[in-house]
Amino acid sequence: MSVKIGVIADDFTGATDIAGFMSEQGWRVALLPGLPDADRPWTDDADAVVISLKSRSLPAQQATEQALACYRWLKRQTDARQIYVKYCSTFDSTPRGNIGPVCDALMTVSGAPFIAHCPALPQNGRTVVHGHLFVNGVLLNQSGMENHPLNPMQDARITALLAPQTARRIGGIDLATVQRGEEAVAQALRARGDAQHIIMDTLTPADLLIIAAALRDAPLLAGGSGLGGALAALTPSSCTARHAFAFPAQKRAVVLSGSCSSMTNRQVNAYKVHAPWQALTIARCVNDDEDYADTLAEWVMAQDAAGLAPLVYATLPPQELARIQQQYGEQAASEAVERMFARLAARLLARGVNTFIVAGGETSGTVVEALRVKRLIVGKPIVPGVPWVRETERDLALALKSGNFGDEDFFFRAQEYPL
Ligand SMILES: Nc1ncnc2c1ncn2[C@@H]1O[C@H](COP(=O)(O)OP(=O)(O)OP(=O)(O)O)[C@@H](O)[C@H]1O
Ligand SMILES: O=C(O)[C@@H](O)C(=O)CO
Repeated sequence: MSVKIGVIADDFTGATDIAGFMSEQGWRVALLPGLPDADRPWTDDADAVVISLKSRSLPAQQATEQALACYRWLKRQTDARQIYVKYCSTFDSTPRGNIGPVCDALMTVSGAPFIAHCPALPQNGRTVVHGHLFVNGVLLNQSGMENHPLNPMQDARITALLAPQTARRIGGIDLATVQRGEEAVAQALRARGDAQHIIMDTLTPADLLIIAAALRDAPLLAGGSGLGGALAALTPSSCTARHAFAFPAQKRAVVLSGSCSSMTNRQVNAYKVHAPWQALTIARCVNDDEDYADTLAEWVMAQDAAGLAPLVYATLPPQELARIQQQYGEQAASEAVERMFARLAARLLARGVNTFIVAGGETSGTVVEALRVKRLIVGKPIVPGVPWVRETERDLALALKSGNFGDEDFFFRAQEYPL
């Protein structure tokens, strides 16, 4: 049975995000952290296979090589009908960006005549109108994303963000056309001329369903998780078995927050009022202090296992983050923080922590790699775009939260453990 969609996600929270939306539509989704071995055979039944990379901030050539390797694996091992490039609903990419090069390379290898881009996720306030990306009604570059530690977003026009990343022509389908329905979108796609990157305006979940219907046979797609969920809503699952999701019987949980988004700052502040917490000392991270991870792990394990999970965070508001970045350099600081989270996660796993609630895509990637997570299955969502996931081989549950997802009470909500 061939897989309907093979997803190549540029970060781990993005992967669980799209897997969650598809799974909510009844699809059986397999989530693979990292590029599978070239000859690893695919023997399972799934409607979608989602591969999570950690490629969002990589130079274009490296990101493209990884995406092509995923493409080849997906085509060879799963015969996926459609390939979906999952990037962020806020179109996060570095100034030299890799979204354009990745999509161009996949168009070349697949022979797809165009790639439709649908970053919108109206369920989480991300919409696209006249090619401008909004977050909760505010232009992207005024939404707080202009302060992102790795990829500050200085423009809200998707064409302007994509143009420096591709030599191919960029076109768009406006909202009025989308809202006229599937046939109008299909007609606009046929009339696209020589444009090969097509930006889809999208305001509501109903628009996503129209776009999905018009693109149901497109071999190559790109965007956020919204379109993935809409594609799943159009076609019932063809898998007979369901994944059985369960939490560890004896939960030992920790919250690790490495996102500096405005929402994560609010979530950390709200959680600190009631839960035990430790803020990372960045100097100790930058100095690569080996003992520090042990100290932090001991502190986590000393907290009451029956209470709210202890929080370790690097999350900072924009001005403080800017000061740290000036002091140590952007890349050095973020690498040092990620390295510390990786060490801490590995030590906590060794000491019996089995439930990890993590904020931030890069941070989640680091943690998942450090835990050497193999294959994941998808459970219920905590909030839209953040499902629980479980490693099939070990008693390990993970909630990987995208920077700006969830409300202020997210870390509390996560610990209600929906069944
Ligand atoms: N105090 C800090 N000083 C310097 N860098 C930091 C600090 N705190 C976090 N970082 C770095 O900022 C980056 C945050 O990226 P991450 O992807 O984890 O969060 P995010 O971008 O908000 O989430 P998402 O990608 O899911 O939207 C990480 O590389 C992290 O290590
Ligand atoms: O699309 C989103 O907003 C998220 O899945 C994400 O990619 C955050 O890193």
